Amino acid sequence: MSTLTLSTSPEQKPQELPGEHPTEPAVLEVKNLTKEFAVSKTVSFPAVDDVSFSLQQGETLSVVGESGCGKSTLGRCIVRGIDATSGEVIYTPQEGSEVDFLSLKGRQLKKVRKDIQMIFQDPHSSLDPRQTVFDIIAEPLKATTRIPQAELRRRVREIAEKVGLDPSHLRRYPHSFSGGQRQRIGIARALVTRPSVIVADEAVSALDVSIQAQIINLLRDLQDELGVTYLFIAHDLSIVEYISDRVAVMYLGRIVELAPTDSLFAAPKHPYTEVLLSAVPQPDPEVRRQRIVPKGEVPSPADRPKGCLFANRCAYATELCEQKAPTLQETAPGHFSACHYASQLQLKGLAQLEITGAEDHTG
Ligand SMILES: Nc1ncnc2c1ncn2[C@@H]1O[C@H](COP(=O)(O)OP(=O)(O)OP(=O)(O)O)[C@@H](O)[C@H]1O
Repeated sequence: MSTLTLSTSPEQKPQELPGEHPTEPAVLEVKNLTKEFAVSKTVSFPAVDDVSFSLQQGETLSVVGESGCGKSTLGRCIVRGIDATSGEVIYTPQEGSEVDFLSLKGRQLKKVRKDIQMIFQDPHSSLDPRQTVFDIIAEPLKATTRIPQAELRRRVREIAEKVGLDPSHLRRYPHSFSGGQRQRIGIARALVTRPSVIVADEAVSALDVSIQAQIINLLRDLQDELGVTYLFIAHDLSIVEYISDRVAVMYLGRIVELAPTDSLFAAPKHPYTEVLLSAVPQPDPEVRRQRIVPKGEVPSPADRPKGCLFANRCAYATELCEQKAPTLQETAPGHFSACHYASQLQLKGLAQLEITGAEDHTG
């Protein structure tokens, strides 16, 4: 089945938690996170499968991958919107010592919860239509801290202004706002507790393209001003290239590649990333991108292959790939790939895929 036969398996390095500067303290370390969902009474599958990575203070790490690969489940587990099956989320506050957020209870949980917040995709369904904008934004602050009313009003007005909402908007209800304005409300709500980490789950996917740019720029400005760290879950790689310091690529619940953005877009080290890059829409009509269409089907979640999860679709797979699951290994500084042949393959980056009149390369 392979188009490339390589006789030796690459040298295996000891595994370390993928981070850009592993020697610096991370604000969040996700360790061996797994979330299983039941398919039937007796069978379950890992929607998130042993995922580990670290987030450095002030960076934007994007998580990409096709629908169903587990991006949202990962984000929801990290903020404790749902319970992970196993694993840890180690949070290091600016002052104080590190804690496993997933094992906290009671007052300690409340205290840390305000530091790790989420922005949701759909500003229609994520905002309670019966609450005023003021109450929507104030709610996380009221839930996590005891705060006098005057101070609460001041904090809500302050954050509303930062996200571009008018003070008069605070008395109104979400239905009277456009999609972009509603997302500003969602962002204010996530930021009102002054969190260190924001998980933004498809935060701009539901918006018009022109509004997307405004919201993305707002998120960047807020990051510059507040030093907040983003875990940005997205499927649009053009936006991801623009906003991210690093990118993690997920396939069937696992991270298959994690790298600095430039490195990932210029020189991917996993065949699945090459496939994703080839599908990025091409704005220039003069240039035709070489689209790579992987063969075969995505394996059923309940019947996962024992080797590399991408092997049945990969143009470069060998016997080894079918037999042995590759682990995430560092192949260049800060560039991790879970491919047995990451160091040998010369995969195409975005620029090399932009070739006029090139033939499809389908393996
Ligand atoms: N509550 C649930 N119960 C059972 N299976 C679920 C549940 N939530 C998600 N899944 C399954 O887990 C897998 C991962 O879903 P998830 O929504 O995390 O993927 P995603 O990458 O975020 O996709 P999308 O971009 O479409 O939201 C999918 O197979 C999905 O069907």
